[in-house]
Amino acid sequence: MEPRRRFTSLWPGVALFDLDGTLVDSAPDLAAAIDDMLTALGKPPAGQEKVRQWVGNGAQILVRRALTGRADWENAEPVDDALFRDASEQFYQSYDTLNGSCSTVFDGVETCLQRLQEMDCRMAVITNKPERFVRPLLERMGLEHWFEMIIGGDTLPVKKPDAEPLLLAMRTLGGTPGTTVMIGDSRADAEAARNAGLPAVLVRYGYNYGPPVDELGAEVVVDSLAELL
Ligand SMILES: O=C(O)COP(=O)(O)O
Ligand SMILES: [Mg+2]
Repeated sequence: MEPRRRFTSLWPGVALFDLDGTLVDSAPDLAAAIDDMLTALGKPPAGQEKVRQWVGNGAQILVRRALTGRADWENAEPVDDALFRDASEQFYQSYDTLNGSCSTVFDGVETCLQRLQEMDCRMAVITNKPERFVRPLLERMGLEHWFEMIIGGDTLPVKKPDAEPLLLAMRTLGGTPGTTVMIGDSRADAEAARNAGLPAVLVRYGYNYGPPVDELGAEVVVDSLAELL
């Protein structure tokens, strides 16, 4: 395997952060909302462990994964459109209420954000979470003040792993591919960074529905964002 670049060579002018599984452990609330939805539809609850494997591609795919019981929902029996609509509505309603109530900020996050800000790094959140849930969650976690820009999964016509949300935030915050880094937890983040021509830092503690994070080709993989310092 190629030696990883030293992170010191990556000290960024712009840092783009994934939200779920990177900054915030939001799985307890997502799982509770998914289980509310499944129960309302007369199905057995999925539980937090499964939901952790299903987060990262946005709410619609999370609902499809829950309805099929599979991360690879594309290979399951197609879900009926009316059922999908009802399930989505139920999930959005429950998550609107639950969002942030049992979520926590991962260890090392505040230290990292503080240090980056001291270095005049400009920061954005680039998440696949629907935009309406993003600011309330950041506010409930006391994190909103760090970020100059938020892009949710439905802010643009495309979301991660597409490069566009990353490139838009990079340009808006005055970064270039040489001064910008993407920090995330999943294959969507690694692929989005690659598609945007940016280096990726991945955390091992997040939600990863794909191959192990160490195998996703990121420049740096860490157990805590505090390690980046
Ligand atoms: O899938 C989601 O809703 C959250 O995704 P994120 O990991 O991009 O924040
Ligand atoms: Mg994530």
